Amino acid sequence: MDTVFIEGLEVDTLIGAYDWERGIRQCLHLDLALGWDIRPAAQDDELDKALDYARVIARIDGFAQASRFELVETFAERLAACLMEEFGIPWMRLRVIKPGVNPRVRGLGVEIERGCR
Ligand SMILES: Nc1nc2c(c(=O)[nH]1)N=C([C@H](O)[C@@H](O)CO)CN2
Repeated sequence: MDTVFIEGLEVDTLIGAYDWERGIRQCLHLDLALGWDIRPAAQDDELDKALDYARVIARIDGFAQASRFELVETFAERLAACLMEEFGIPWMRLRVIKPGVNPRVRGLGVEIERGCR
């Protein structure tokens, strides 16, 4: 299966399990690999047949704007379900990184893989 990928996307959202996090917005970094057969789009050189990464990013921004989860796990799970359903993506891998949480690490987070390749 081919993939369309988006690396290092920064999104702004309300996320966190602690009281002090419920009143601020924080940045998450996302890496996505989205399963897609790119051959029809490549054959006809036609955006309508491609998984349009600009539309995917716009949807992710809308999702992050509206979400208020405590855990990065929940953010990852719900975002993956949303993208797979709305864009007809059969398989995807999503890494959600919360930077700056601990000065001794660059980032913490989760990586999930959903669907069938
Ligand atoms: N597995 C997780 N552990 C923790 C999370 C999380 O989302 N998943 N979140 C926190 C806090 O919100 C922390 O990031 C605040 O700095 C702690 N552990």
